[in-house]
Amino acid sequence: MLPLARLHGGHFVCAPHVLGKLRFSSGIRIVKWDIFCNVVDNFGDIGVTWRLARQLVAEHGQAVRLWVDEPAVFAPLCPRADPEAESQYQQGVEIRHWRKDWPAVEPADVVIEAFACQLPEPYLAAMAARADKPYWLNLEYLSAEDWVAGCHGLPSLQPNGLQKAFYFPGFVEGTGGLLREDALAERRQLFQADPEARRAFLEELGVELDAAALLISLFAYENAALAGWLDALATGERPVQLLVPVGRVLADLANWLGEEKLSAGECFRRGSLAIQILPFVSQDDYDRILWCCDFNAVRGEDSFVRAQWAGRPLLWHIYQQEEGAHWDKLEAFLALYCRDLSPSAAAALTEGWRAWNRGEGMGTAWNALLAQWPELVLHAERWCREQVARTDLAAGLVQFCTKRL
Ligand SMILES: Cc1cn([C@H]2C[C@H](O)[C@@H](COP(=O)(O)OP(=O)(O)O[C@H]3O[C@@H](C)[C@H](O)[C@@H](O)[C@H]3O)O2)c(=O)[nH]c1=O
Repeated sequence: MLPLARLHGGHFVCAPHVLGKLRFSSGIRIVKWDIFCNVVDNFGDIGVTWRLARQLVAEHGQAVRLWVDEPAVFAPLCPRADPEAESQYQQGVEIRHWRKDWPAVEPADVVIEAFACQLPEPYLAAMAARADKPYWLNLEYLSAEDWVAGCHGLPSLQPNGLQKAFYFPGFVEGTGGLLREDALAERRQLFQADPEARRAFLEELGVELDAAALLISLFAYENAALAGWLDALATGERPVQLLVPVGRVLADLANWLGEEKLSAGECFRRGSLAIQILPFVSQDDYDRILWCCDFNAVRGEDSFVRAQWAGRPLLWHIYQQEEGAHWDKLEAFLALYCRDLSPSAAAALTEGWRAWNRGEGMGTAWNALLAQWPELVLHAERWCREQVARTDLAAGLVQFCTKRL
């Protein structure tokens, strides 16, 4: 892909031949964005910022630099990336290694600190010194809690005289929406309506589909509830094919299988359950895995949203916070998601998610979920449609900033 913007003497310049090819949202001018990502752990921080950055470039014609302090964590999400590079273009986004030793760069028009990461002091000073002040935002974590809409967009005056606003993703009116690429729902539906595309994609991953089996993907943290769930799957009537990308849940899976270590490509069978370990794939291929499956166990933030865009029933392993703060988040989402479900389906789903996050009782909970299956399937598509009708996060963010610049 062509670089959409190059850094030239500290300034972004967009090559005219490239600009001509871009489809701009009407009335939106090109601005320069710096997005800062401090990888706290796992893949969510860079997963969200990388997705946002490439969408700002591809769909809104913005010039984006993404500063990431651990490029090695970025590389698995974007297999073409060079984890050693100080600076590189990927899909039109300039990826910069954010080192402690900060280079003198001109701040962009819009500066996003993701998840309240601390911007470098010299960069803050340069922001304050700019004649037209940059627009500064903190992109917050996703939550369905009620207070989010009240806090979304609130400005806060900073000690250096700059204004910072808080941008909250969310599921309801008054929040900043969810990351969703243009025509994602249509692309997903076309893929799901094409059994040959599904078969061919899975075959590329080395997966041979069992047409009679329920296909499930599993992306989770360490989870004591896994063994109970696997027991239920292995002894269930319906065959199940479980795809597990390499990651933190593998140790629990190995334990249950009685294996020392697991690696991508390995396959196992226990009763009705066939298990296959998958490699960690690019974000776009991971989407396709979710689209292929009948049920997706996901975690954190970004995969949780992507499973909703798959339009299939899901199971969320929430990122655990100190003092159990994540339980409020989990319950808030469940209340919203279950609003239009029958009481019995809502109870089964709620108990399944609670059991998974509590670390016990997943076998019984799974059988209760299966009893509500047809309704849960219909609901997942309906929920997805409802969310697709809302402005996506990148578009909302561009509108939010252009009003102020
Ligand atoms: C399994 C898989 C995932 N992915 C991507 C999808 C997502 O962008 C990313 C995973 O990110 P998440 O789903 O958010 O889960 P996560 O657990 O990796 O990330 C986070 O959760 C946040 C809530 C925390 O605050 C973060 O600090 C972080 O822990 O990895 C691939 O690209 N390929 C794969 O094969």
